[in-house]
Amino acid sequence: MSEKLKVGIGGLGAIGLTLARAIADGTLPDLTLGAVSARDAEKAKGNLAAIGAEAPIVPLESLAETCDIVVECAPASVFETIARPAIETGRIFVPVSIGALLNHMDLVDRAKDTGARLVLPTGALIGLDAVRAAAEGEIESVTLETRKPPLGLAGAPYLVENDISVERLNEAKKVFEGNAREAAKGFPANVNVAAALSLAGVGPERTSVEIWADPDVTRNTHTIRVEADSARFTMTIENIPTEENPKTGKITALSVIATLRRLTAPLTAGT
Ligand SMILES: NC(=O)C1=CN([C@@H]2O[C@H](COP(=O)(O)OP(=O)(O)OC[C@H]3O[C@@H](n4cnc5c(N)ncnc54)[C@H](OP(=O)(O)O)[C@@H]3O)[C@@H](O)[C@H]2O)C=CC1
Ligand SMILES: O=C([O-])CC(=O)C(=O)O
Repeated sequence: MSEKLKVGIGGLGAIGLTLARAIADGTLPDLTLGAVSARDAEKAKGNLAAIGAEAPIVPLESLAETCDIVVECAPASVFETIARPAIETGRIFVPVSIGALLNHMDLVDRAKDTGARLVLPTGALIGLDAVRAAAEGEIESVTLETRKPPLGLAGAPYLVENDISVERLNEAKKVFEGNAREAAKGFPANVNVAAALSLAGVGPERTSVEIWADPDVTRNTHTIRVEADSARFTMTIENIPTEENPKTGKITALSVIATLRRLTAPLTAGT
């Protein structure tokens, strides 16, 4: 049997801790936990013990030293600290703060030289297999409509800068319309899905995004609409929030687990 690949997890919150549990309990039998990072090392120690996992707790920038796969599950503000060493060391890098990746696309060029690979999970979104397939032909338009409970959007830089209130809404309010690059900048903790969609399809400038603060939804709801020369499709996902971080849908960690499984699986389904 070949040796298990070591996974380093940067950020042990809603996504990272679920992934650590899946590795520790044998859900991903070809992988082992190599190292983890968190802001609060004592809390991380307790969390690892609670899920029966053992791994050194190291600074974010050290994950790539010992791990074959580095998974970024931390706030966008520390994205580069995790990403750059992983790319420079030629690792497989799996980011979830994909909005932040849009500001560091030079990493993709570096990966060509170092042999690193950036593998982006579908995360909280849907249908990136179909978008990738359509992008092999001609795509005319890609649109993402995101609806979130108003409190999930409160404090986003775009709302603060433009003095847009999402308090006490009685009906849905469109708070943003623009492209994926502008959306990722204005809503760094909210629309990683827009960035992922753009990288699977026609890029951040050509991907249109609408964000709605909607008091009638309890789930983060994303609809993608694609017009291409091969197909027209519309898909919607309604995400159940995690208990740990209501901004993050439960399916996100499962998407990361599925992404890691396919790295070593003898059979994979989907594009
Ligand atoms: N691609 C997608 O579809 C989605 C992406 N996301 C993105 O994924 C990322 C993680 O989300 P989520 O798991 O919900 O976040 P959480 O807030 O639940 O967890 C973040 C983790 O990062 C750790 N952390 C924070 N700062 C540092 C630091 N300076 N050094 C080391 N660790 C640090 C925290 O440590 P501590 O516990 O000690 O505070 C915590 O463990 C976010 O950027 C989010 O926007 C979320 C949903 C969907
Ligand atoms: O896009 C994001 O960053 C998070 C999100 O909307 C979700 O989990 O549904």
